[in-house]
Amino acid sequence: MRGDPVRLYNTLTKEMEELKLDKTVRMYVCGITAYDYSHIGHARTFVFFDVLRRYLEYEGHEVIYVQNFTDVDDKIVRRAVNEGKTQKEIAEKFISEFLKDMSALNVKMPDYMPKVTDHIQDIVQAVQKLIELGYAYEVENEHGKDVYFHVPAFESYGKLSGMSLEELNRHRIEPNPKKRDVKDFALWKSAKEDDFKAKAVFDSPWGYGRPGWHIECSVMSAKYLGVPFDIHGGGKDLIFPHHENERAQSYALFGVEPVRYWIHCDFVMIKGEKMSKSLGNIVKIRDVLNVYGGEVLRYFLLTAFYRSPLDYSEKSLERAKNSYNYLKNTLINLDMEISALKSYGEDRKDMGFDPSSFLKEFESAMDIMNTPKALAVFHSFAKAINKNLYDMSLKELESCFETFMTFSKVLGLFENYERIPTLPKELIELVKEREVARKEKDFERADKIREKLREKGIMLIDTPKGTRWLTKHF
Ligand SMILES: Nc1ncnc2c1ncn2[C@@H]1O[C@H](COP(=O)(O)OP(=O)(O)OP(=O)(O)O)[C@@H](O)[C@H]1O
Ligand SMILES: [Zn+2]
Repeated sequence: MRGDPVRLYNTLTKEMEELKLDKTVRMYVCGITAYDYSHIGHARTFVFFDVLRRYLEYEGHEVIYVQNFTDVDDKIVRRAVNEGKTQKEIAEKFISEFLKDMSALNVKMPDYMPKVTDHIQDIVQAVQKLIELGYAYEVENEHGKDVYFHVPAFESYGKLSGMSLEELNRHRIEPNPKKRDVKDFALWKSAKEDDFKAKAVFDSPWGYGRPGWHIECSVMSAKYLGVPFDIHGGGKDLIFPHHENERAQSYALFGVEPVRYWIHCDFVMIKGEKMSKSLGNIVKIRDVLNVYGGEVLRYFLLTAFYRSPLDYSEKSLERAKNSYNYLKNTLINLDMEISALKSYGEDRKDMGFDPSSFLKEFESAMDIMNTPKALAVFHSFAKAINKNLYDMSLKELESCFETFMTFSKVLGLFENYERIPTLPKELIELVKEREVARKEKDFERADKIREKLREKGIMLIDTPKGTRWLTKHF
């Protein structure tokens, strides 16, 4: 593996830890509940883990990345019933919208994106096993049977969230007098009228019903990654109860600490509050994409350290846009200079510019996933490129380009960048002819040549150092 190991804060041990990883890294990140368009809070979490994945790959690891879809749950059922649709119709629509958003944000597709409804049998078996092992029990009600996980049966419950027994007892999420302990949570819920209406019911040894939220992640992470696996991620709102419960279930099922590193990302905030559907203060990814495009939004999401909140405002997005554009213009200037030198068959002497010190600084920022620091290094690098653009040799310019693209690839920026082509001899002759025409103030001839090249998709740019060009897609 290349370079120093990544060091991240592990929510389980409450310490910064050096990640001890084999070549293959197994990573699971909790995905969306598919009942609405996703907002930029969701985007932050998924962009962050995408960058972590990319950096681990850059370091030479192979990452197996699993991200689930919660495609059956209370909120999905409620929306389906309100709209006279099925749970499947609602979930499928918002899954497909989510995938469009992720693609616009350059988020690489996870290797597996399992849905709950495709794993009902696996879930039923896990719930049965938890009952057999004495960690879970059935409760009869007027609809059939529910199954609960009995929290006091799992000794180290509370370790992940660091909550005391007293705090945990106050958090009674599902009040039910038939529960043996207030902390017990549902593994299987018997079907109610709305579930039938939304076709969100599945047959099981406990009658028709559907899984509770937490069990899906225990089951699907184990199925695709095995237990234990390396990294489990999500937004920090998932630490309790979701991840606490998931850890309890998985530990109970497999008898080992199921996850080595629990990594959590802080929130996107808006006017001092968490951006969240329930608070009604969301900004949809879609709406920002329409105005700024995916890469500017992605850039914005990387401007804060992942363990700090990120404040959303129009102003901060504008700032991100300007910084992003500075990098983009640098990339274009650099590439223009390379293609010009190559096309003219010119070169310059090495001036002694070496991007490796920037690369080192970038890596040391990324070793703790300090993306704002990495962006700052990227900017200093861009500034140095602009300063030395007309003095660097072709070899130096090309090595800058390579380093620029390395940073971009890790951060997931400039993904669709197309190189500026070198021009064939006959076009270079035309460019030179135009330069002569301009010198002789034959502007008509100069404009004709410009037009001729424009028809070929080549836009000429006059710089103090001579003519350069861009291709049409800019
Ligand atoms: N404001 C936010 N900032 C960062 N991450 C967030 C934010 N809101 C949600 N997430 C994360 O996005 C992922 C998907 O969340 P999920 O679909 O469960 O959200 P939700 O509960 O439906 O939405 P909301 O939190 O808006 O009510 C989770 O990992 C969650 O922690
Ligand atoms: Zn989960």
